Amino acid sequence: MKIEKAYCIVTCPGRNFVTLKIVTDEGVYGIGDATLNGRELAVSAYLEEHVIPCLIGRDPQQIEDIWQYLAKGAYWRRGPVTMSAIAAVDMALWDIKAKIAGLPLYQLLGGKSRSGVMVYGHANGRDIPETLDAVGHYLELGYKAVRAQAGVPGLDTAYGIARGKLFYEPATKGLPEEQIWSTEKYLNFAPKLFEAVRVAHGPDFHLLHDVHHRLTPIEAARLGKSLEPYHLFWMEDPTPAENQEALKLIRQHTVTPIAIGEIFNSIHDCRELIQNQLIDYIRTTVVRAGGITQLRKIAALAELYQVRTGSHGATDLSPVCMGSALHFDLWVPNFGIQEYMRHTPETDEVFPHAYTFADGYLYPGDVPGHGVDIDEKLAAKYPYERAYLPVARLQDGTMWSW
Ligand SMILES: O=C(O)[C@@H](O)[C@@H](O)[C@H](O)[C@H](O)CO
Ligand SMILES: [Mg+2]
Repeated sequence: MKIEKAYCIVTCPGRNFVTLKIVTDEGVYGIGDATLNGRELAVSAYLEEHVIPCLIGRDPQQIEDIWQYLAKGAYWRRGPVTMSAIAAVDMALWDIKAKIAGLPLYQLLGGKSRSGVMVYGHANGRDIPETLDAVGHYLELGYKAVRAQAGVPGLDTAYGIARGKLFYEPATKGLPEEQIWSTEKYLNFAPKLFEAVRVAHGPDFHLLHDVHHRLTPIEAARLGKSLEPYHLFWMEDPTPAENQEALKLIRQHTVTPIAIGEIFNSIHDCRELIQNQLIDYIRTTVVRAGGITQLRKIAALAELYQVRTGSHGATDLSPVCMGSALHFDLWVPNFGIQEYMRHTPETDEVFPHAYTFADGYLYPGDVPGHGVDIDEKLAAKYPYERAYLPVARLQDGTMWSW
């Protein structure tokens, strides 16, 4: 069997997605997600210009060798563009291998370790009452875990606040939106939010929160400590994770569990945090971290240190990534939780998929492969539209981490 052709499909059914399709000489094909939010065309160009020509004629079943070839062969290692491109190839090849075997992908990985994949939804509101309603809505839908984010009094915008009820989308068309941030206002407000959530909805569900890289180490320590009474499942990205030493300081002060890694793209980014037990959950996901092939090495490393997985699953990770992640989640022994931000109906139509939601769990389905396809004719009706994530500044104009 040989790879006969491969190409990228760029589509914007409400937001941009880049999908790689690999077709074999025997007619079996696989697809992979290559979406990098706000930098989409860099990955499609990397694939079209530099990767696809090297794939033609190769045996699609040699997944590990192709991974090593692309990761080591470029000489220029790592980075979000490179690793998203490699991930797309890897996802498509696992899809092909599972289709040839006639098995759902999780069976090739080692079979089921659980009956379903626990997911968390995003409850957002402009203020505390709206956020409480949103948490209640998710609990009514059967969710066992909910992430809560609310607008901070005195700030016009805050990370994680939805424009629609179930479909939070941070990227906007045109140039990047500029948002204003105040750590002082946020730190005073956050404990009030979580107290209100626990008073209104009780202790019997997992509660999560994303700090989105906004704090300094000592501020993060203060936040973690102040949230301890509300028993968070995790506090995510408390500080920018380039400075991994910072986590030691945070750990000295708080037992609020920590999740990091949605922007990591290699096992080397995760290694120190895992080996030093500075995090509790590793957030790497299939498209960002080089595909299933590298993600399972990251998970195996994490397993040694009782660090569990909590894969990123925002709307910029396409249904193709979500489908692949769910097979991984169903198998991986040290599974923690899976983020699940629902895609819009337009996106779901472009990407028909076998996964289903019921009572707080996602199920990848049992069709051969990862169970997600792309309707190319429909995709062609939604041409690419430039869009960016916002940027953040402090009130005096200083650039900050968004
Ligand atoms: O935890 C999350 O879901 C977020 O951090 C994401 O919404 C993130 O901002 C986007 O995926 C960026 O593309
Ligand atoms: Mg996040």
